[in-house]
Amino acid sequence: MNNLDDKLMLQELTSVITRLESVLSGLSQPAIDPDEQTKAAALSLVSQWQKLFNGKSGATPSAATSPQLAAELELQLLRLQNSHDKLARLQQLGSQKLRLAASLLQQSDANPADSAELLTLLSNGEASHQGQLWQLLDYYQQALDSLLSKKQQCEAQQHQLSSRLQQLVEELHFSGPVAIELTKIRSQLLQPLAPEELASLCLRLIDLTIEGLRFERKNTKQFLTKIHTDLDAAHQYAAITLSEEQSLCDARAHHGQHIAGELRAIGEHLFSQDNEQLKADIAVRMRSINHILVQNERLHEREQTLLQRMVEMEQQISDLKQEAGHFQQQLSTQNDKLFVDGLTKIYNRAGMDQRLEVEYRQWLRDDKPLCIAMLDIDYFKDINDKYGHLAGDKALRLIAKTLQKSLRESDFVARFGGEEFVVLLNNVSQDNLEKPLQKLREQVKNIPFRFKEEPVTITISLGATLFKQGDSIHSALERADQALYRAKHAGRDQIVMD
Ligand SMILES: Nc1nc2c(ncn2[C@@H]2O[C@H](COP(=O)(O)OP(=O)(O)OP(=O)(O)O)[C@@H](O)[C@H]2O)c(=O)[nH]1
Repeated sequence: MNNLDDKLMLQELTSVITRLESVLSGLSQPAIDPDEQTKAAALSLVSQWQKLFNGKSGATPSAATSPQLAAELELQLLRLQNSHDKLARLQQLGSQKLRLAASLLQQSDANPADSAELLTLLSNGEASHQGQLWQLLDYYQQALDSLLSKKQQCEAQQHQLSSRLQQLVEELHFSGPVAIELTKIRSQLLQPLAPEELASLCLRLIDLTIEGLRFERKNTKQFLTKIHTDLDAAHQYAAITLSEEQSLCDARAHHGQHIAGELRAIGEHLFSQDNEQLKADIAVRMRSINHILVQNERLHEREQTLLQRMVEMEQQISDLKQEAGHFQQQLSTQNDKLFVDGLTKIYNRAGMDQRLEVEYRQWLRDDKPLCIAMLDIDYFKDINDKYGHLAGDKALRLIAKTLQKSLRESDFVARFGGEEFVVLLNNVSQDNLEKPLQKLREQVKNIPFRFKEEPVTITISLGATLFKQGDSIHSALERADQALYRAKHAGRDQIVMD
C-alpha cells in the first residue's frame, strides 16, 4: 500500500472486521446465551457502524435478539469484507497508476523542478493522496501543454520542410523517367505527410537527383564521344584530301612541264627537220600529248572523287555543327529553366534571388525607391482540399499570369514558393505605392475562377516595404514578410505597408 490515508482506512476496516468476526462467533453459539460483554461489544460495534456509514442507521442491526443480530452481522460482515477487498484492489491499482504517472513525469522534460520531491515520495509510496494528486494533475497538465506545443512546432517545421522540398522539386529539370518520378513526388508533397514519409521522400529526392545527374552525364558523355569520333573521321578525311591534293598538284605541275617540254620540242623540230621527218616527229609528239591527255583525264576523275569526298566531309561538319548548336540550345534552355518556375512559368526563387541582387545593388548606387512586396494566396489549402490539387495548380498558374500582366515591364514578379509570390517595384515612391499594389490585389480578386461548376473568388494578402537606409536584402524581405503576416491576421484580402 502506498498512500497513508488509504492505509489508515484499510487498517481501520480490517480492525472492524476482526472485531465483528469475534462478536459474530460469540453470537453464533446458540446454546450459550451471549454474555453481557459480547452484547456490549455488539452494541458498541453498532454505534461504530453508524459512525462509519453515516446516515444509514435504518440499515443497522438491532442487538435485541442474538440469532437475528448474528445473521445481520454475518451479512454485513460479508459486505464489509467485499468492500475491503474491493478497496484494497482499487488502492493497489491507484498506487500502480500513480507510480507509473510519477515515473513518466520523471522521464518527461516538462517535469517542473519542484516536482522532484513529490515524485520521489509517490514512487516510494510515502505521499498521501489529496493535495499531491492535485499537484500531480497540475504537472500532468503542464506536461501535456508542453507536448502540444512541441507537436505544433513540429508541424510548423514539417510544413516549412515540405514547402522547401516542393520548391526544390520544381527547380530540378531532368528528362525521362526521373522527370516523371519528380512529378509524382511533387503531388505527394502537396498532401499532408507524416514525418517519416517526409524523410523517405527526402531520400527518394536525393536518389532521383543523383540518378538524373547520372543520366545527364551519360547523355553528355555520349554526345562528346560522338563529336570526338566525327572529328577524328573529319581529320582523317582532311589528311587524305590534303595529301591527294598535294599529289594532284605535283602531277599537274609535272604534266604541265611535260606538255611545255613537248611543245618546246615541237617548235625546235619544226625549224630543224624537213617535212617528212617533221611529220614523223609530230606524230610521235602527238602520241605523247595524247598519252598526257589520257593521264589528265584520269587525274580529272581522281579530282572528281576528291571533290565528292570533300562534299561529304562538308556535310559531316555541317551535321556536327548543327548537333553542337542543338546541344548548346539545350544547355541554354536548361540554364533558363533554372530560373523559371515549372508550374507558373514565371521566375522562381533562384530567379528572384538573382534579380533582387541586381536591383539591390542598383538601389545602393542610385538610391531610387525600391519596393519589395510579399504576396500570399488566402486560404489556399481550402481550394486544394475542396477542389483538388489540379484546381489549385490551375489557380496558381492564372494568378501568376495575372500578377505578371498587372505589372510594368520594369517590375518583377517571382514565385517565392508554394502559394507565395514576391514582387519588386522600382522607382515608385511611398505615396504612389498603394495604387499598383491595390491593382494587383483587385485583379487577382476579379479572376472569374470556376471549380466544379462553382464560381470561386480567390483573394491575396500583401505585405510591402521600401528598402530603407542600412537594409540588407534579408532585412527588407523579413520586414515585408512581417507585414504580410499582419495583413493575414487583420483578416486577409488586404495590404499592409511597413
Ligand atoms: N495545388 C497546389 N497547392 C500548393 C502548391 N504549393 C503549395 N500548395 C498548397 O498551399 C497550401 C498552403 O496552405 P497554408 O500555408 O495552410 O495557407 P492557406 O490555406 O493559404 O491559409 P492562409 O495563408 O493562412 O490564408 C497547402 O495546402 C499547400 O499544399 C502547389 O504548387 N500546388
